Amino acid sequence: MKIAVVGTGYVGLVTGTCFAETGNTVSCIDIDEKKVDSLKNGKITIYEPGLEVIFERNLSQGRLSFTTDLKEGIEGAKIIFLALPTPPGEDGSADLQYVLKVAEDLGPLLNEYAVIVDKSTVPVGTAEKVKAKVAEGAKVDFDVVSNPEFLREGVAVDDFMKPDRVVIGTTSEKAKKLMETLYTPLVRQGNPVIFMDEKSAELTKYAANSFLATKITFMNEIANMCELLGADVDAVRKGVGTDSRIGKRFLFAGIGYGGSCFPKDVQALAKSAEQVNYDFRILKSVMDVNEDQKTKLVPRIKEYFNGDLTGKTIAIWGLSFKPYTDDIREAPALYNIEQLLAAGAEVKAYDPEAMENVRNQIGEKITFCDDAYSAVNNADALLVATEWPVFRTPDFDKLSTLLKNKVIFDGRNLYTLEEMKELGFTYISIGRETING
Ligand SMILES: NC(=O)C1=CN([C@@H]2O[C@H](COP(=O)(O)OP(=O)(O)OC[C@H]3O[C@@H](n4cnc5c(N)ncnc54)[C@H](O)[C@@H]3O)[C@@H](O)[C@H]2O)C=CC1
Ligand SMILES: O=C(O)[C@H]1O[C@H](OP(=O)(O)OP(=O)(O)OC[C@H]2O[C@@H](n3ccc(=O)[nH]c3=O)[C@H](O)[C@@H]2O)[C@H](O)[C@@H](O)[C@@H]1O
Repeated sequence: MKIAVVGTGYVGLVTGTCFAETGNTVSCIDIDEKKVDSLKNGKITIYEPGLEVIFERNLSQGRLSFTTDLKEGIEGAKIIFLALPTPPGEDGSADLQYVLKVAEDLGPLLNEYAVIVDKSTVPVGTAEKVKAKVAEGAKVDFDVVSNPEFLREGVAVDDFMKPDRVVIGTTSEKAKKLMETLYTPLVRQGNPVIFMDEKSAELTKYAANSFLATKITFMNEIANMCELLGADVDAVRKGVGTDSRIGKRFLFAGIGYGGSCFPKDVQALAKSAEQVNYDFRILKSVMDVNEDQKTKLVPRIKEYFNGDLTGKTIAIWGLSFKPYTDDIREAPALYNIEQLLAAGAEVKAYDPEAMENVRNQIGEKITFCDDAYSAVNNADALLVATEWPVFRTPDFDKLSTLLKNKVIFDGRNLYTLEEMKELGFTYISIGRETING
């Protein structure tokens, strides 16, 4: 089947590439000429494990193409995905300008029936708005479907190709059939395609992200209690996570959730609630707690240095909001950097993939190092902000020699308390006993 994907950012590129991999002819459209040029020339624009190989295969075999021309891109497409940004507007609600602009442009360009799919995360009622916009210029029949995306960065290909479920919001039988055909190769494992109405599908996406953010935040609060009560959050996590009603995943305490989605989606759902005069109290607490959690180690660092960080050098391991991505949107590391610099410290950082993005955002305010050990060389302390595998089993002898003080502030609980005690480090982590080396 011929499909089109409008917006070739993270979700658009994964969607287009994966649907090409399942035998469809996919045309991806983006207004960013530089991006389109790069993709046309076989140069992938995001770091996502496993994506490059299928991107190259489908590009070279002619199933995947890129253009800046919407008319050319949607020509003959039975399904048109909108994978456009929905960033927070000034008041925190999702900004629909990109989605509605493309909807408006699409109307007059349709010359046969097509299904237009909201793949972006959009508030309840957006399918209706998109339908109205397309209808302004359309001369042919069309349907608008909500099909939210649940992929995680870093494991996006697997999440897309073997989804736990596919949610499709539509009341049109014709659209349902086409969507079912498209997704059949991806749900062979018996995972369900769940059909529902458009509004419920739209809300499902916000409910899923907000629930996961709440789950993490709940554990972060338990971690804070553990510190006050002398309990160990890792033990508590195992204890509660083995209850199948709770589940083991997304229970890891740390320095808060970040990324391009949880922060913005929790905020957007809270805003949607406000708009219908509903006081969604849990979400307000989740946002509040996460705000504090992101930088909760900075006061501990200050305390260690008797309240004065002037002239101290802090090494940071990990800049991306989580491992296996170069995405730094709302990354806790950046908030820590900001506070450390404000307190007069210098920062030396290393990240396997995200340094270029950080450099583009904050310039040379910090020192970027070639590897993990150069970052700690002559630093006064180490702060671990992202759990990249390369940080999991460092050479602790080397660390002891390179660091001026044997002290680690660990925002991701990478090391065991036993090894830290044995090695004589001062070790401050999340929701666990402080080890005084
Ligand atoms: N990044 C992620 O992991 C996930 C994101 N989502 C949702 O998917 C949507 C897209 O997110 P990302 O892919 O991360 O965004 P992104 O910002 O990486 O990509 C959006 C792309 O749309 C393009 N664009 C903007 N206006 C356009 C227009 N008029 N015509 C054609 N292209 C245009 C931009 O140039 C950009 O390449 C958002 O609603 C997001 O919440 C959902 C699940 C996962
Ligand atoms: O809508 C989206 O964009 C996506 O948002 C998240 O995916 P993603 O942002 O890629 O990353 P996650 O793996 O969910 O991690 C988000 C944040 O939570 C943190 N986290 C995650 C899990 C955990 O146990 N503890 C924890 O602090 C991570 O470090 C990270 O900062 C969701 O998991 C996806 O299902 C969804 O499609």
